[in-house]
Amino acid sequence: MAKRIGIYGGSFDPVHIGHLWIADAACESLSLDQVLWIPTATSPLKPSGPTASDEHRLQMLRLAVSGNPSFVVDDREIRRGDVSYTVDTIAQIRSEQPDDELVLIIGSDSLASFDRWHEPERLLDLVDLAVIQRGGDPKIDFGVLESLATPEKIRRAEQCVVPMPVIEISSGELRRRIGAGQSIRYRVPAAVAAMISAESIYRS
Ligand SMILES: Nc1ncnc2c1ncn2[C@@H]1O[C@H](COP(=O)(O)OP(=O)(O)OP(=O)(O)O)[C@@H](O)[C@H]1O
Ligand SMILES: O=C(O)c1ccc[n+]([C@@H]2O[C@H](COP(=O)([O-])O)[C@@H](O)[C@H]2O)c1
Repeated sequence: MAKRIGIYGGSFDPVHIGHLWIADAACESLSLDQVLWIPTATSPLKPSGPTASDEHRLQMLRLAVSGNPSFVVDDREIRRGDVSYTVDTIAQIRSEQPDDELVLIIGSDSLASFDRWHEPERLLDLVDLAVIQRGGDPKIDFGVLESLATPEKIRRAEQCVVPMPVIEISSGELRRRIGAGQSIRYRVPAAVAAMISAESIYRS
């Protein structure tokens, strides 16, 4: 039977509870059967690349999602290496799972830069968008899609907004805290915090 699959990409450097909350909220509000978590090799708009190694980011992600059968880690971008263009990833998944519905989960900040993504028109032909609306942020502006997608596609995206509270947490802030010797307890799953400490990730 056809499944409804959410696709959630990011550097996850490291994965934090904001990411987990977003994926859980998307699962619930979009009635997803599964969320595929896809860590980037190098995110196209963050060319300096991640801080932790690919292997560490993958392991942290696997620890974070373990125990949730709806969350699946997909390491294809890391295996592919180089710059991780979402259109390449989605085209691959689409050809492997032609009958499934694919929904790409992105933050409203990512939507704002969507016209700078690689082949955005082709990407929007292959996938529906679900945008995270953070409480307190201005209403999402879908205007950036007007020259890239059909009115029907934009209408579908407008119907797939995932409302979220503001979660003042980012991977960058966590890296800074670790570097400064501060605690990251309660901001990442306990198993992830234990791994960061045991392997001295983000210390130098
Ligand atoms: N606290 C948050 N609230 C809403 N969206 C978030 C939050 N943290 C991350 N995201 C979204 O999750 C996706 C993946 O994020 P990413 O792994 O790049 O993490 P990040 O915490 O934003 O990283 P960094 O601080 O290193 O830039 C992006 O679309 C980003 O907008
Ligand atoms: O394909 C692109 O051109 C593109 C441009 C910017 C971001 N993305 C994807 O969006 C996700 C979040 O990106 P970022 O920059 O917030 O880590 C991640 O999966 C990136 O590969 C993709």
